Amino acid sequence: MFQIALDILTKQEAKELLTPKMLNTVDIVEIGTPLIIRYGLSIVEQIKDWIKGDKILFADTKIADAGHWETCEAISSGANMVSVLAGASFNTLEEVRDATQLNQAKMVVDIIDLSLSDESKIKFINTLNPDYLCIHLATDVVKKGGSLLEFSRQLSFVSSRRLPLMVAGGIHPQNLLDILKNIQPAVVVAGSSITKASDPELEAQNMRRIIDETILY
Ligand SMILES: O=C([C@H](O)CO)[C@H](O)[C@H](O)COP(=O)(O)O
Repeated sequence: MFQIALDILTKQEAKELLTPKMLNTVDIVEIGTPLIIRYGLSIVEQIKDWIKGDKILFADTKIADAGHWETCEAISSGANMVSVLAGASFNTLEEVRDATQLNQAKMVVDIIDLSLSDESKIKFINTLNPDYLCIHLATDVVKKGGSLLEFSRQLSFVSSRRLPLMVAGGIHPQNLLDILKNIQPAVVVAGSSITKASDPELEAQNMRRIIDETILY
């Protein structure tokens, strides 16, 4: 699947990006953490209202604590999918799992730059059986020239993975094929490569074509 991430934008810019063509090109609309920080969870409700379709809405909440409460808040704002940090406590991860299951929503565990060298943590995450494990290179690392592919090579669990993977962080048409071939993700996330492109619809369509032609998932 293909996901657009709406991050460091204004409400108006986010709205302008969500054209019918864009919505036909992507499977999931991510309301990024920066947008939630800027406008609160009410932005999820607004986007749900604008797009008026059955798109999956992913609130990138990056929950670190208060798992049940924060998950329920995001879901009641209209999100079908929420994220929790892999670095959160076992109890928090479990609360997010229970709250998403209870509400038929999806759970993403975001490892954001955590090596997960802690075997007991990765084993525990596997037992929770989240919908996706997100291999995520932080924006601040991407800015300094970091590579998602190199990062993923340091993660021993990628080859022995048991969970569907989501990939995020600096993905653009030029590195997409390598990422697809080497990681074989279930979900590809693209934020700034689309939102900052001179023609966002065309950029998204290019990436969609590469994904569809590769069909690894
Ligand atoms: O989740 C994200 C990041 O933590 C900022 O909130 C981004 O959506 C994700 O990293 C994708 O961003 P791009 O590198 O701009 O594609």
